[in-house]
Amino acid sequence: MSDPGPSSLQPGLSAAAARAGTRPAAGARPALPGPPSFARTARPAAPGAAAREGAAAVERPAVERILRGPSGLGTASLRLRRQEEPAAPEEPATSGPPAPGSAIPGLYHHPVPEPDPARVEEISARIKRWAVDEVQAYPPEWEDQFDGFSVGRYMVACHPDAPTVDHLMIATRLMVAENAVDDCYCEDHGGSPIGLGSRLLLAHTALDPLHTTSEYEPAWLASLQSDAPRRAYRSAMEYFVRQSSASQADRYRHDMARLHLGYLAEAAWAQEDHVPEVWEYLAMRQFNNFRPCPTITDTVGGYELPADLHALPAMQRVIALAGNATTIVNDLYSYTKELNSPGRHLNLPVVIAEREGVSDRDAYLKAVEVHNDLMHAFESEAAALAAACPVPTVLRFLRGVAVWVDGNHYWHRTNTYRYSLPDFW
Ligand SMILES: CC(C)=CCC/C(C)=C(\C)COP(=O)(O)OP(=O)(O)O
Ligand SMILES: [Mg+2]
Repeated sequence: MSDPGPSSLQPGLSAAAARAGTRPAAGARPALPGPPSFARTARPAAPGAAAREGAAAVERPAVERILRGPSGLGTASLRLRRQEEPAAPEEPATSGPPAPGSAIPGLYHHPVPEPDPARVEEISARIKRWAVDEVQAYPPEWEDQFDGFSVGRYMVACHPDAPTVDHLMIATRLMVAENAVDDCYCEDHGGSPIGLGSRLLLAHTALDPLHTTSEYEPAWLASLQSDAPRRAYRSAMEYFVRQSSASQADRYRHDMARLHLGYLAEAAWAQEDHVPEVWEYLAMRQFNNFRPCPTITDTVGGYELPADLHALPAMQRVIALAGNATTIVNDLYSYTKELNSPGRHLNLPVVIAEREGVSDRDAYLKAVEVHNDLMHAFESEAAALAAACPVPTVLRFLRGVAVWVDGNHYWHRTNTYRYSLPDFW
């Protein structure tokens, strides 16, 4: 069957591209009133600005340059690749477990430059002050685990285009808060599937506020200070909305609602000790997913992907594929950690082994292939979207998501405090 081409795959794309700036000012996006913000560097200030931005975007040399990304030593991971030029997967090691800090043999990925050590140091110090002094995110006995998580290195690797440390702190606080909820409500720091729905819903109101009567509001406000996950969500969100537009904040709330839905499906299966079919597991993991992290790449980068371009089906597919690849990376790197945790912890290799009746090794290797297929699909769909809709914010956003995917792999690979690989090679 012949390739129908990107535009026929993406209904509404050319109209949206036109709205984003390839038409004269009358059809361009109006400037929306936003919350007080600092350094939203690339947000169009006026309708005419969007039109000018779009006109520049259709110049082919600019499109080629953005798709190609920067050149020079250490910049390979910032490029948006096309499917016809994939990076070669690593050859499997001859035998024995890979050395600590190695990539999973055969895993399709792109190396990143070492994150800027000065930024890592500053973020690490600032995030600890926030966690300890502002939100009391963890008790003193968890300090080693907090340090071992290396969230500063994680976020600097994932957001190399953040204009300032303040922008990076937006992502770093949210990452700590998201993990506090996962650890304390769902997993091994006091979490349980029992009663999870109620805990998640009440915590979600720290992101998506309750609008109620004056009689009931004080009790709700007090609840937001009543445990570490809610204090962390509340504070991280306050910082985020100061820097994001209203639609970026709404995007984030929607992604977090998706995440909480995924946690609930995982918990329901855990309560019944049920192993879903592989496709069902993948559906749950599309929601219990890193998605809320790459989708703030524009806020952290100091610009905005307009809401109608974010909503395009083609963009939604690219985001979902990227989120799924990053999350299966977690399943693969955290496999031995989860095997050694109490009870049965579902991840893709475990579900494949159980449902398809294959050995643990074959299931793991099949999960690597699933990951690789997701990565290839992400990259080819992103390249098709970039070619069909060459608006600067779209191209920068797609590149930001791709760089987040690569930074996430880097962090999992190098986080030998948390993760180690099985002996399957
Ligand atoms: C940061 C964020 C939005 C996380 C949400 C989902 C999540 C916790 C993951 C995708 C990580 O998976 P998992 O719970 O298996 O984490 P570890 O393997 O324990 O690191
Ligand atoms: Mg895991």
